[in-house]
Amino acid sequence: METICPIDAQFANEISALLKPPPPLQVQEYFENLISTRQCRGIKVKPNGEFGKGVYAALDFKEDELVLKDQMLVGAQHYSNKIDCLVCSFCFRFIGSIELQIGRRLYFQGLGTAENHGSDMDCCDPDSHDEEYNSLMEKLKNFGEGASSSSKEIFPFPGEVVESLMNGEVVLPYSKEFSLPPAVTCGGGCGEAFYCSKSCAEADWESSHSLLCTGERAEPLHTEALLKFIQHANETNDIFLLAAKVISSTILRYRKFKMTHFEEQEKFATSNVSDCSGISLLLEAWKPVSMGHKRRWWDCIALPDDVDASDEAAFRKQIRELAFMSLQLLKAAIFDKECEPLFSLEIYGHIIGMFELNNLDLVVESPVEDYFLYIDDLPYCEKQEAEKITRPFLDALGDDYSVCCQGTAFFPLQSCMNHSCCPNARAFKREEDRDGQATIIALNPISKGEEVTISYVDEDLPFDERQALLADYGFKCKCPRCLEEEA
Ligand SMILES: C[S@@+](CC[C@H](N)C(=O)[O-])C[C@H]1O[C@@H](n2cnc3c(N)ncnc32)[C@H](O)[C@@H]1O
Repeated sequence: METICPIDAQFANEISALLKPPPPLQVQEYFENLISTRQCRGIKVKPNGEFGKGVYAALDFKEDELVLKDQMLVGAQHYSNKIDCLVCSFCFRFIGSIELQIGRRLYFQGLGTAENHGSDMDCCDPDSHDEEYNSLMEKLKNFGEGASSSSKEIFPFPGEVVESLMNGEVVLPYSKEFSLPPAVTCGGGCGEAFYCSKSCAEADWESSHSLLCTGERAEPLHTEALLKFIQHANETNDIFLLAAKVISSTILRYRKFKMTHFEEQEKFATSNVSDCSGISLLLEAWKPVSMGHKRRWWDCIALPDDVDASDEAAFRKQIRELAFMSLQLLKAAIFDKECEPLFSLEIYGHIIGMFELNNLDLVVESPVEDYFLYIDDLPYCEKQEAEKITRPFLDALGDDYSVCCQGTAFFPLQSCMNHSCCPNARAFKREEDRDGQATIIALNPISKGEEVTISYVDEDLPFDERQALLADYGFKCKCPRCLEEEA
């Protein structure tokens, strides 16, 4: 028997109002406003004529020219990637220092646990600090000299070396060339979220983290429930964490609108300011999410290869049950009576489906990779000297030295771009794009009025393979190349 979500039935009208596609004029106005706040004056969002809306060039673009830099609505680093990279939880810039990034990585690799003398150090005594520092550097050099340059062996570093990297006592050669913003901890005290600045910490707190923080500023009951929700998401699908961010940010926007509304009412001593019913405020708060293309998760998710077609119904039911389980855990943690429709399975399923259909990767290149490439490019003598220190770290990191920040995000403008197997633009991070914003570059000249398209998959693949991959996005491609190849 199928699980029934009571909120679905109780708030059927409100839910259908939230899921109704917004009228074209509202869509146009919303995106015009958004474009005016972005580095992308040369584009327009308008109906594509065939499949919903699309992005169009409002002026000519040259090859390689920047078409769009898009700020995410919500995003999250993959759980498994958190041990690889320490990034700002709001803008996804790398933070701390090169030493901290390397030290953390080695620590998590378990190399730092073999021998932990860190507590023996007297960090307050400058002389003892100098001595410790010199002896650490000596040890590092010995490591370096002991290792053949072709060796890919993983070195078990003493805990003190890893700890000294993380606490800033060891400074690696030339790392100053790659300085990173110091890590700012979350004011809520969760120890989970870190930021590149106070302003990012505040923006995240205001946008969703104040409801999702597990620190001491959260209520004990709420913290326990939240930890259960997070654990379930980490064990099953971290897309649930993004859905939680969407719901939290909608609730917080709703509360803000309500406050502003009451302030206006008081100021003008009238009740005739604007429509203030709960649903109209909720619709306003939901507006950024209402613009995203979405379907129910369990309806649009592609059938995995290892599931037989005869088991499709059971598979989709299982996915629905999983979402329901996650929703109950989230509800126990952050429920808000005034925003109850947001806790319906119908809305939860559509939010997750929005990520599934728009599946936008969040990627930020690693400065650690740049750092080792820089060392490798040094003139011979400087390189030899630097590598005495850096080589053991590089060998210990192995191929992981270049792991970038990876996650999923929803970019409101990029997600309006339709797919083409012969695209005229592509997502491409330039040297200066070192945060979580999406960057779209023209692949070839794009004329004013032309639709800007990107490829969601590797367009060099043969027709059948492209279609199979695009099935994950829930559609059959109707781009000119596919129509021609299919004929
Ligand atoms: C990321 S959205 C793109 C924006 C979308 N058209 C809208 O109205 O918001 C992806 C969806 O657009 C449609 N779409 C995009 N490119 C397409 C293509 N080449 N052929 C058919 N449908 C496409 C599909 O419905 C797909 O699930």
